[in-house]
Amino acid sequence: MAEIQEQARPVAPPPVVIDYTRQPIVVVDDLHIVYKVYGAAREKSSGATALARVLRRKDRPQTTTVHAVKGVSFVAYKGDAIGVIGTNGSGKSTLLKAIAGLLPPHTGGVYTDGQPSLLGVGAALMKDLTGERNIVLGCLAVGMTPEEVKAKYQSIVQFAGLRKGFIKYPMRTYSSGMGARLRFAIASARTHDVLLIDEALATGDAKFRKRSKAKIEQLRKDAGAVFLVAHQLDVVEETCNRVLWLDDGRLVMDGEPKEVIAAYNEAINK
Ligand SMILES: Nc1ncnc2c1ncn2[C@@H]1O[C@H](COP(=O)(O)OP(=O)(O)OP(=O)(O)O)[C@@H](O)[C@H]1O
Repeated sequence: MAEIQEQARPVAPPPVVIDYTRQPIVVVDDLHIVYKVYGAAREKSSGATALARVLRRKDRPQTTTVHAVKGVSFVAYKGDAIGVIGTNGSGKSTLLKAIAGLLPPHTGGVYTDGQPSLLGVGAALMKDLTGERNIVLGCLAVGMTPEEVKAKYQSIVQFAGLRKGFIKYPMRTYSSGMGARLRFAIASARTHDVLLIDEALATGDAKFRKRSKAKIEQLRKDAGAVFLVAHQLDVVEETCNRVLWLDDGRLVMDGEPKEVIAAYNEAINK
């Protein structure tokens, strides 16, 4: 296991407290995520050092570690829509990937009641296939049956609201906003136990954001919990009932959107 470079962990974090009057859906307990980066930290190159590096690498490739999430703990309950905010590199996407089960904890744990689904900016739709084909494949990929796909197809097309005719064009001809709309329309066509949305709404226009907000509200009611990573704080404030603020991998604040966003704005404008 990679060694955590971060030394300073002076006090043990408080244990997560679960409110059993509500239904916990995600429990994140003192989570640490460490990336191992191979081939980093090279010395300056000359012929001799390059040869030495090649020889040395044969049995000991140079690695370094990035401690991206540092002791984060919280509980998400059924019906929560949680915004995750923070500056670039603060660990938001890493946290979402860990909740989705795509990154193993270095230490600590993530427990989810049900299946998490991560909808990222790069969610796997096929650029050379038409919107139509991508809807079918995307729906099957998020676990819908062919019958469900048939039944939901029209509403997905309608929700995505692409310009006329575009649904029959290959996705490589779509703008990034159009692609994001289609991804969100597909992912939100079924209910999810835990839906993780990473910047997917960022490129949508105001009208689409309004529709997305209504959709997320519906998903919150039908499903478990929704997590939303976004740099647009107004989107987070409009859409979420709770906000987590991460800074340098640590959870700085967890609370009411207005309160957390105000504190975050104050910190970044200092
Ligand atoms: N695959 C990776 N390998 C190594 N380090 C990574 C990897 N992905 C992210 N990191 C590092 O982990 C830290 C947190 O990155 P992360 O992408 O989670 O931040 P973020 O808050 O989502 O950033 P942004 O707002 O820019 O999307 C950063 O220091 C980043 O460089």
